[in-house]
Amino acid sequence: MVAALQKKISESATARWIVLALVAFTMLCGYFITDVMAPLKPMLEQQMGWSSSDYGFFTSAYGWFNVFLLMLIFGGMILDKMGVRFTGLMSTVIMVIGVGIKYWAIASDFGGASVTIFGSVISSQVLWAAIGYAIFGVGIEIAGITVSKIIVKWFKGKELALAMGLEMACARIGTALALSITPLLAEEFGSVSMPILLGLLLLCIGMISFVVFVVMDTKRDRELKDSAELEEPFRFRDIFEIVRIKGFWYIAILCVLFYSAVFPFLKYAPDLMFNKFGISEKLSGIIPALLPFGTILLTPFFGNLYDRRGKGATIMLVGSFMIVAVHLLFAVPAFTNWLLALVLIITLGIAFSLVPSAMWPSVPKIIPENKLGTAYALIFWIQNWGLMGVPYLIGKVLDNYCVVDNATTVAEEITGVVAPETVTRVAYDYTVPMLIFAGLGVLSILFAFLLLRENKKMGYGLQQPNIRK
Ligand SMILES: NCCCC[C@H](NC(=O)[C@@H](N)CCCCN)C(=O)O
Repeated sequence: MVAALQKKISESATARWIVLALVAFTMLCGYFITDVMAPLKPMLEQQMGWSSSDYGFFTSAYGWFNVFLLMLIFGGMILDKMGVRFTGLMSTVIMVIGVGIKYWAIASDFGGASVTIFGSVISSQVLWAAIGYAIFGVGIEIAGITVSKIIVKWFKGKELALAMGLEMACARIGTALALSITPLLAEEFGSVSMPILLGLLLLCIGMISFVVFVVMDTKRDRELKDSAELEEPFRFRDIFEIVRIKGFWYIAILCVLFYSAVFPFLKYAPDLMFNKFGISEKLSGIIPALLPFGTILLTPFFGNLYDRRGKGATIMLVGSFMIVAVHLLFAVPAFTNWLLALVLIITLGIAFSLVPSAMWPSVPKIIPENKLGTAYALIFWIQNWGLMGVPYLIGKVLDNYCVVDNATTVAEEITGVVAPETVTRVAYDYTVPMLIFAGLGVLSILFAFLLLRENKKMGYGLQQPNIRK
């Protein structure tokens, strides 16, 4: 291994897989923090006096600065101007600062202090935790586009989709770990803030991992100094050139539609399991949690398939069809067997491996490399609107159109047994929300078709393998 590294880092396969491991580990740490609070909702309510609205306010903070302050767009421009090393280090520092503020807010006693924002009273603790999370959101999203560009830089013409699939698989391990071990840690240490501190430590290790990458990447660039492989510098007018490309819009819109039918769905999936399939509240997260676990193996698998066989646009189309079928079956009121829910979540996991494994490695086939950072940033920015807006819309629809008169009625109808918690909470009919998710899927099919057609017209090579022989 050392001999391979000493030879020529730009030509060494070992070196590029080490680079992938280093940056994928940084992303694993970031995704762990992203989801670390999700399983702590009941503890935040019981121990810190948070309400569901407080939790919703905090969760939505992830996208605030990215969407409204255009931080993602600026991040993309910085990435193309300053390069992957500077931007990656900057984004990890931003993440550490954000998590530090969040940890401080959760671990501190604010003595019940509150502030009034736009007429709503918000506890100071919730506000500071949300500000920390919003700063972290800027860091992790900019890190996401940076890592995508790093993978393109090191793997172009080689195992690009497999590398991206493996990176996403590592990120999903972070999500899966957060969902599974966080409640255990919090209970073991008797503290809600403890898992966040662990995440902060993990992130510091992730930062060191990125520093090692910086050393390797500097060496590679020195080797390629006089070669044509070095990137052209970014110019501001590149942004206008990107938004003039039809293929860019098709893939960006497909991205926001498809991801809005998955991530926001997952936020409501445990509640769906409870209300429609009669699974108790305590166990309602188990079936949805299978989704990130499933994608850990399948995303690199489909990535590898795309690298060797091509058919990227077809893969995205198939994934979009599958998501429509899953959401439509979830919407049928008569289908209430938990085994069907299990099969549908597994199918959704396959769809959620298919589309990302082909989507992200397809972007460099449409956009030139020196504009990639900005292009990924624009796609993430458009996607963040959906990730913020769709959960809000579904919440409103549930409250206004889907409340079932009596909580016990639904549970009794489905299971014949009334679980103790059904008596104390509102029950929902999920038919309309599931039709909304299916509608997003139908629009995804449309844009996947448009992308396929545009690919034929423009010859992007989305149906060609990524590995050049
Ligand atoms: N190299 C691929 C990068 C994209 C991975 C993609 N991430 C996103 O789309 C993020 N903007 C949002 C992540 C939200 C996490 N809860 C992914 O599939 O994770």
